[in-house]
Amino acid sequence: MALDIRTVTTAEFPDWLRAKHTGFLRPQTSTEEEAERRLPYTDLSRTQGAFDGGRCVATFRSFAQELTVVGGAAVPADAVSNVTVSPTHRRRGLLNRMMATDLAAAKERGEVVATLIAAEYPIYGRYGFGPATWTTEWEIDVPRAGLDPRWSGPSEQDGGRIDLVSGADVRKLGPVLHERLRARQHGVIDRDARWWAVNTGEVQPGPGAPGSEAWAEPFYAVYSNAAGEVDGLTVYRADGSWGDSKQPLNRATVVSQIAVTPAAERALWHFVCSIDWITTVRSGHRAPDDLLPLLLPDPRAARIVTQADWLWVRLLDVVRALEARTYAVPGTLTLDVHDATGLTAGRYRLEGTPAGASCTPTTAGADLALDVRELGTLYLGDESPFRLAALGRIEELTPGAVATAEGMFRAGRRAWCPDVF
Ligand SMILES: CC(=O)SCCNC(=O)CCNC(=O)[C@H](O)C(C)(C)COP(=O)(O)OP(=O)(O)OC[C@H]1O[C@@H](n2cnc3c(N)ncnc32)[C@H](O)[C@@H]1OP(=O)(O)O
Repeated sequence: MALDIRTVTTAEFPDWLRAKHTGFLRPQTSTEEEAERRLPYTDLSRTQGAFDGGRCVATFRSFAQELTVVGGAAVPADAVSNVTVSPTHRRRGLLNRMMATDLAAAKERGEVVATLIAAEYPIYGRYGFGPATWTTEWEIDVPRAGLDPRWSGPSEQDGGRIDLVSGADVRKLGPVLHERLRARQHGVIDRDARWWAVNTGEVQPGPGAPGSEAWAEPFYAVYSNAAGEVDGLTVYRADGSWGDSKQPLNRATVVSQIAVTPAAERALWHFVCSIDWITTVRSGHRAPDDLLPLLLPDPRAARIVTQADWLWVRLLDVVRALEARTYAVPGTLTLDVHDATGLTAGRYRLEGTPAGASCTPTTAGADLALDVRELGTLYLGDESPFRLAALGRIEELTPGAVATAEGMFRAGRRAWCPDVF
């Protein structure tokens, strides 16, 4: 019997949730209550299910997102999530079909890129997505780090201070701080009020959902600068490990940390690494060029425990995408973009400058040929055109064009997406 793929109705939503839990290897229970709780923030017109004899066997959902690009502008993105196919129906092309439907609809809506966080690396390149940001997690051996154990606040010279605050405080000050981060850090995605409610324990995600374990209130610490403005927020939890000889061996795990100035970044890391009893700090998922290791007198006390691709980007509108970002140095390039789906295939002339860019379709000869997947990888400045050319993934048609792309596309600080979705 042919498998029917369609957008899901309210009545089918509990079965869709059950199928999603199945695909993610969670207990395959879902309740009317869970469905009711999720419906207000689920756009059913963007929620696909595959049905076999009335039973949901595959899930796919997308939602509207904003992605900050190099230079600080945000582009409308089609955020893809909750992709599952039940083990009974895998490798029959269900993901192919759901992805094609979603990307075509996103392009029709005028979304500039599609984004996702890939469960496994090999899945999404075939659909034109490329890894565009990377993430690094460090573990700090605090006694070895060499920080002065006598103080944990910002220096007198800095003039700022650190205060512990409540979840309710974070729901007020967090969104303002995050908007400031969004305007300056490429790779950041928007957060809605629900994000802050869930991540401060005001709303429980419910059984079966990520983070559905019993809520444990974390510690929230904010850094305010000398003028009293909040420039940073760190959220951390600590465990209760003690050694046999009555020594504290506690580990602090940073759940999330955002800072909009280097002073805030410095002060918050120093604070977390100077809390009495804490001998190990897990940094959480940071940008690969986070200042953390170099803020320690002995950077070798920071051991990398995770280094992986994070946000994947798929361009849907090359002109608007390339015009939305800025370029490190002025340059002109004609790109021959290959796209098996036809969504973006074509030749584009890009004139980029540090202040902005123009991009127009052209029939002129190209300087570089590349797949849209590679353009997604280059888009946020977090990959080197030299490396992609060396790998044979960019073809240089005009001598020197790879060097021009290297100069234009790279950004000072690395891209960072602090969130998962
Ligand atoms: C953004 C997110 O939500 S990430 C979460 C992704 N979900 C998961 O990882 C949950 C567990 N896995 C699954 O549910 C499924 O295996 C899926 C969704 C990854 C793939 O669904 P399927 O319907 O089996 O994929 P489909 O049959 O359309 O395969 C399309 C192509 O991708 C390939 N492919 C699919 N999954 C994988 C994989 N995990 N690794 C490598 N290749 C894969 C298939 O081999 C096929 O290749 P081909 O066209 O060259 O033959």
